[in-house]
Amino acid sequence: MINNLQSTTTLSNGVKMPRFGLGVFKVEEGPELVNAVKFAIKYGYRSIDTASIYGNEEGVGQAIREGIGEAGISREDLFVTSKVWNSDLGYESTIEAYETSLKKLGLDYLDLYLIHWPVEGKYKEAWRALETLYKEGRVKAIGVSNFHVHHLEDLMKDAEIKPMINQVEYHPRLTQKEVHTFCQEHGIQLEAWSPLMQGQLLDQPVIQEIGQKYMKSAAQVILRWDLQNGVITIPKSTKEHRIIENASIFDFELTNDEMEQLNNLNQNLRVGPDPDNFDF
Ligand SMILES: NC(=O)C1=CN([C@@H]2O[C@H](COP(=O)(O)OP(=O)(O)OC[C@H]3O[C@@H](n4cnc5c(N)ncnc54)[C@H](OP(=O)(O)O)[C@@H]3O)[C@@H](O)[C@H]2O)C=CC1
Repeated sequence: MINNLQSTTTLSNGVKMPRFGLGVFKVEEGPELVNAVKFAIKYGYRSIDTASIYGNEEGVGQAIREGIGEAGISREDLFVTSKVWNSDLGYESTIEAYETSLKKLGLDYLDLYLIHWPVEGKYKEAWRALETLYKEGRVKAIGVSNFHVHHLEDLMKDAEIKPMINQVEYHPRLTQKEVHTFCQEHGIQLEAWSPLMQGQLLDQPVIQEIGQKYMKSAAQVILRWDLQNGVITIPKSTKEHRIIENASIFDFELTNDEMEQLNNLNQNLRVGPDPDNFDF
């Protein structure tokens, strides 16, 4: 049942991951970051998505420590994700990157560690490192990000363990049908980044009209659509009122017809780079 903010989905290895969380891309270290993560925890979010390249793991860690203290919950109640950056892909270097992320976050394990981008010639060694970390029990789940079907197929040819997650750009303008279907067939959970298309979809008339019926904002309609499509979603906001708004999506249900209308907005349009064509 997707009936509350703490609803989880069970990954292929049995780990439960919240279907909804907070993203913190482009939020620099400082009070705005710490407050955003703390608001989120206070209002019931249980999943936080960061990455070493965001340069904010220390603040996220501080906010987690303070936030769980104030909310009276424990570390185990939270699901924390980070990602290994491109320049650290390699066996030893990925293990070192994991240790550095842990140190910065002040945590002794992550719930999920992802390969951030499928850098050709490098992601397989990095995957071996993630497998080691997983087998040693140092991380609860491992996965990838920005992997097309051909990247997944290539990785899985040599992998001992299948990725549990693929985190990709996903919103009504980019419904990722091919990779979504592939992931469903292989038990890989899809997770949406930039679910709100970084704010660019909020004036879209079809989305707004659906929202009016339920007295919901365009952002809430999109995030509900993610959940009903079985996709984990991690919208970013640093504003307290939007952190609350984005999570207030568990009291309405889109009809099949509305889901279809939203699916039909797809234009294969990206706000981020295509994983087949990036140079960082
Ligand atoms: N794996 C990867 O390669 C990537 C992963 N990600 C992850 O996905 C997360 C989400 O993606 P992100 O790119 O941040 O973009 P989102 O699609 O989540 O959009 C965030 C933007 O929308 C605004 N916003 C949020 N909620 C509302 C609302 N209810 N009404 C109006 N505006 C709103 C925010 O502004 P404000 O803060 O002012 O509210 C911000 O400008 C990231 O933070 C990151 O964790 C993102 C990119 C790449």
